[in-house]
Amino acid sequence: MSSILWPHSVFFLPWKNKRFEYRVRAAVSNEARHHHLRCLLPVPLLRWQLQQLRQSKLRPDWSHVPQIMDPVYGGDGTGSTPRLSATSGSELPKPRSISVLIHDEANFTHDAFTQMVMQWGQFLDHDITDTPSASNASVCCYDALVTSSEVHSDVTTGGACFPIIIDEGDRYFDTVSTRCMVFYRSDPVTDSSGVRQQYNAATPWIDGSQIYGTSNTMATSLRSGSEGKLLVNTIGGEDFLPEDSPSSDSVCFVREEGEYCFLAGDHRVNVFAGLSAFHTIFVRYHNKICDRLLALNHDWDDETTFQEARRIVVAVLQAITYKEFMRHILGSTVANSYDLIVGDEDYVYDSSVDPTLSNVFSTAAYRFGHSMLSDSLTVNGTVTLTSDLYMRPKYTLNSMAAVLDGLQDEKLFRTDRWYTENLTDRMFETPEAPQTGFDVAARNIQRGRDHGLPPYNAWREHYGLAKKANFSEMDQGTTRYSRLYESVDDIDLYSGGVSENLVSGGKVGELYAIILGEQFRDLKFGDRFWFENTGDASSFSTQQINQLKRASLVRVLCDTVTGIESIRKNPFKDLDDTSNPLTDCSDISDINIERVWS
Ligand code: HEM
Repeated sequence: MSSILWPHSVFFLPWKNKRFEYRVRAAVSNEARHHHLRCLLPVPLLRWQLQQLRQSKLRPDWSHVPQIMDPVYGGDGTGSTPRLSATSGSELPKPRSISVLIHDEANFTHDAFTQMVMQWGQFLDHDITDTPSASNASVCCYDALVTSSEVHSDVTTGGACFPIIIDEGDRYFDTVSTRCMVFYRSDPVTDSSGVRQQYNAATPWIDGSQIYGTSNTMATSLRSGSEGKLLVNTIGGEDFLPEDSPSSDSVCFVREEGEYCFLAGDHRVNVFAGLSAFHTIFVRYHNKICDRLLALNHDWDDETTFQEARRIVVAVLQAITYKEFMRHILGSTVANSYDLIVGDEDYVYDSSVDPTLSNVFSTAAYRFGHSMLSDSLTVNGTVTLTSDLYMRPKYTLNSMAAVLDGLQDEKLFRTDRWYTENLTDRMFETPEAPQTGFDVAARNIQRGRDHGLPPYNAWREHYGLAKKANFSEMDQGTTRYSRLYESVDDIDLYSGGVSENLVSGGKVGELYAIILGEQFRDLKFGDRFWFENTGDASSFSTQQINQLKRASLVRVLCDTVTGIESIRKNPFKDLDDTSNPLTDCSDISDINIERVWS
């Protein structure tokens, strides 16, 4: 019989048992805080200690995610009240109204690119960002919020509830009971001036935390304890992610015999079939690397093999991100201007660089990826709506190769103001509870107000870009903004940012290109464990670095997906007989572990 897993510790069904909410693990946060204190270890550190430290994912500054511009909150400005008002003092338009009017459905594509770009983007996101929500004690949605325009008492008192109210006559959420979307503010920390800030529960570096977890406890629970390998569940001779404990905070919809929620280093592993598939291939990849290392080094114990395989996998993640993904999202010109492309130049680690993620990066700019998500994937010849691919492990368990094929065959949706309704009406909706899903565009706008992000024009000015003088200067025909906002200076950053025309060869506009470029530069040059860094106790040898630079997503797919014989050379790009032909896996270059790891 079909069932839905609703672990109470994770999902609230706070209002008529209908809506749920992402919850985040306080336990991880506490453990990470603890590790932060423990990082005051005597120096010098041994190589294994360095590895342990990296394993524990210490943040350089746990206190809060830096705000590049000071937050702009309502009320007394300390953040108890989110940003609610326009410059004139009147109420800002409702995020759902902005979503419906500006981020309506239209399917433009980046013809040369595939959904693999979107999927790598989300997989990477879960390595570097995880902003916890505040826990909630009160009911967030009740009818009077909709029928009498009451305001939830939490909204002005710093409480968790900041519900998204939906106008009467909405195109989809059309009953009183569906016109309030539960939204919890991010878990606050207060800075030294008494102002509300937010924090990142993941470590910012590209260090595979979505695969290995953000704490030693988590990492241990994911390990098999033998040969350095990660736990897998072997079904019909194939390895899949292990099952999560029902008491944990991950969630998925289980409807078929044999379907179960996955356990991975990141609790969001189940949200999308393509994402679960990526988690699975990287666990398989780690275990394959263990086999290859052990074949050369018979005396290595579990710990040594695990740490070395993990180092290689993290290096592969970094190499793919900076050799392949970065130029696709920023275009070669912008990517080169921030020194983001992994190439022949020498890498120099800069200890003065703070790699902590900025608030504006995770709360707005890097969410550009939502706009690239398509409305469907073809899985085993069947066009499957994106809304059916949320939270359904069965696609990975039964058809992982087909899901990955779907990601390669489906064109990338263009980053622009248009969103598929699979994202704005039906994200995480279940057949059992229609009209109770997420509108992720509205949530991104509401999240920006929760964090007090200054509006779009203020950011343009901050980065030296010309402010939009009036609504007619907004890109993509978005004079529509004038129907909602009183002034162009009030436009929310998230919305304005995704509505910009794209930089040459990239998937973001000029404002987001700067925010992403700066952040990815800091993630690279502020990482002491960056795979190209030399001269440190934990560094790879030059020969090893040269091998690691040969890593590619296509090689990982060849090594981990059962039955692949030929594959397009660059899975991020469309099939092209001349520039991106189908190629035999045996012709795809590999890291020569055998030559340089013995
Ligand atoms: C199937 C695909 C995806 C789903 C279902 C999804 C869903 C979500 C949801 C529900 C949130 C929380 C919104 C909130 O309440 O604030 C979120 C946050 C976020 N998403 Fe996505 N997303 C997807 C793909 C992507 C992609 C492709 C990217 C970037 C390339 C991305 C970047 C982000 C970022 C940066 C955040 C904020 C994370 C944090 O700070 O915790 N997402 N996403």
